[in-house]
Amino acid sequence: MTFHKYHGTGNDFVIIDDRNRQFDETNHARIAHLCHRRFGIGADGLMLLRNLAGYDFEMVYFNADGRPSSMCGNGGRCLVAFAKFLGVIQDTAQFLAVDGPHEARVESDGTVRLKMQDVDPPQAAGPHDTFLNTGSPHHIRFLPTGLDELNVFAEGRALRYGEPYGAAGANINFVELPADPAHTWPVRTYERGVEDETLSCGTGVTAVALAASARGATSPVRLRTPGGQLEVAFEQRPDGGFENVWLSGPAVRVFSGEVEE
Ligand SMILES: N[C@@H](CCC[C@H](N)C(=O)O)C(=O)O
Repeated sequence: MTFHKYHGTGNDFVIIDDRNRQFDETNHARIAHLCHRRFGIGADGLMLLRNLAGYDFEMVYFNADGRPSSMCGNGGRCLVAFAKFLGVIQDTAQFLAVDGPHEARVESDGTVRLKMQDVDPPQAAGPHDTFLNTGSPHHIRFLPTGLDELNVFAEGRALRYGEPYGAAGANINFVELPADPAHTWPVRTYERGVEDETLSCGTGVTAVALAASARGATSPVRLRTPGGQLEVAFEQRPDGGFENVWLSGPAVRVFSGEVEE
């Protein structure tokens, strides 16, 4: 089976061209094996690109644990770059993901801009904490300082399994408040389904940018993850929710190869 390896600011994915629908999406153990960093190809998630009437393609996403999950922003951007690599699209795309239809654009410098679903108003989740669903559930903790030294694995894991999230869990984002809200916002994320810190999370930085608007950030918000820079543009609705939300950044093809069927 031919596979393709992509990353979006270090959030990495195995991608399969499944237009002929031969991939067994019910074999979660195999998907986890393909994502395993020692026994497999290694990735934070696996995606299938499938044909779908009325759209350029369908995005089918699995976390590294092999299970299907909610929306992946960096994954969506990488799948758009892959669709262009295949010749399925030129510079624009309309595709369906688990959270609904998305549009996207590939800029001349390779930046992929992905339109996200409208987002409900943020919910307070603690004195310095906010919750938003940007296609995936995200808990956000704002820190005055100390992001570089933080044990994101331990702190993220405790919050991910704690109340109110329970077994379903949430992704946990830690953000250091910049000296000026117009500056870049540094973010580190613990991802459920990977069960570890990843180098970047697209729906995570989207949630952070929207939550940061209550702390003075204005669109477009620049965010720095351990794997690189992303940008989020948005408009706030009168009810406190958000529309016209666009996630932008690089999406890079790393290599392609063959694995045992
Ligand atoms: N890395 C993703 C988020 C993927 C889904 C997440 N792990 C979950 O299960 O909620 C992104 O870039 O958005």
